[in-house]
Amino acid sequence: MTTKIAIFGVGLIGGSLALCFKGKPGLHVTGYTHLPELIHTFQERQVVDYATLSVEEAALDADFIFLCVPVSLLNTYLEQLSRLPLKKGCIISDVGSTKASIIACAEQLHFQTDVHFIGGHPMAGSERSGVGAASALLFENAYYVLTPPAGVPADAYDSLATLLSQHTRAQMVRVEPVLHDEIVGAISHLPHVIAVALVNQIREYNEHNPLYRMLAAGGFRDITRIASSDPIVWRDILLGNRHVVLNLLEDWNQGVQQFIELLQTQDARGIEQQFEYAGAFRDELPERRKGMIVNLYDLYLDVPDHPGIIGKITTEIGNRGINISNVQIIESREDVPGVMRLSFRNENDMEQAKAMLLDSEYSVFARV
Ligand SMILES: NC(=O)c1ccc[n+]([C@@H]2O[C@H](COP(=O)([O-])OP(=O)(O)OC[C@H]3O[C@@H](n4cnc5c(N)ncnc54)[C@H](O)[C@@H]3O)[C@@H](O)[C@H]2O)c1
Ligand SMILES: O=C(O)C(=O)C[C@]1(C(=O)O)C=C[C@@H](O)C=C1
Repeated sequence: MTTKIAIFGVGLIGGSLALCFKGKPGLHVTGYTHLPELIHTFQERQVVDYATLSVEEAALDADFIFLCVPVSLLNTYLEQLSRLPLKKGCIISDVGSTKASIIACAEQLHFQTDVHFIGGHPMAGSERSGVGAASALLFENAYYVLTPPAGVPADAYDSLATLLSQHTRAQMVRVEPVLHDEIVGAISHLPHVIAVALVNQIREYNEHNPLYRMLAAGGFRDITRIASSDPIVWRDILLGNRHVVLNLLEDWNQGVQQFIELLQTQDARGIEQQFEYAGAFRDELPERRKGMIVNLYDLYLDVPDHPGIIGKITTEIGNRGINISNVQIIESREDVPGVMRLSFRNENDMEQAKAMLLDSEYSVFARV
């Protein structure tokens, strides 16, 4: 029997979900888009099995429907779906970065008997957007929040959680919607506001002197990557969670004020302490690819800046039958050697790769 999955909004997150499901035995993925020009792109990228401009065609036959559109559109699509004669047992979910509003909406709606909505939010993403940025690996080892409204039966929750954990390889975690918005406001929405405000501050200085942009190095890049995120997606998230974000910005102002006072009073020990507290907390953060599910074993190596070097190293390791689970370049500056992180699923693979690389005179160190 085929499980039919419909994805509404095949962009970064919808496209990544589609790629997690597509091609798996017993699964069929339909993509809905409101833009005729995207049908061709989906086919070209082979991201879905079938693409349609019709809500009904995508939804009526689906066992699972994922709403992956900007958050201001979620309620409208959910209302539209609640009026359709969906298949018995159909589970609707979403991927929106805010949860309180969509859950409140779902609790007001009357779905057909045995059709359920369960909120969802994968805690993984990117500053890039659109189907071109989608990846089947995006959610691997990330947390995936599920927020079921009151009254959702356990078997509906379980079947969504099983489908998602099996195919995305993310770890499901159940969180109350209001608490979700408070926490995600702090660890995701506030940082996006700060990154954008910081970049805009420097952008204005740069208008008077282009040396600002020229000299901006690793520190500025590290803290501002997310300032390049999609304006429409983030407009919606911030407006949707504005009460939470406004409170957080007040706390942020207090933190800024504290630094102003430390500098005004030349409180050297106070400044040191701020870095000590922050460093201790940050160093305890779980590394994204070293989540709770599988332990990853990482090798770090300095890579010289010449074309094809990444392909050369990974091919050499692959030719020895050693599996690499992730590759990341930790960029420092554009014109100097970077650091390459190679992740392995077990110690044996890591040790074999390390021995091989040391033989090839690369500078390598390991972290487990
Ligand atoms: N970007 C992230 O890092 C991230 C992470 C987790 C969750 N999310 C959430 O995922 C959702 C999608 O974000 P994204 O980053 O994939 O954005 P995206 O811009 O890459 O994708 C959005 C998709 O929605 C479609 N869309 C826009 N208007 C539409 C309409 N009127 N009808 C139908 N489709 C429409 C677009 O064509 C696009 O395919 C948002 O709700 C966002 O809050 C984003
Ligand atoms: O890594 C990024 O670029 C992200 O912005 C991902 C991120 C986050 O802030 O952590 C962004 C929005 C989400 O809803 C979940 C994850």
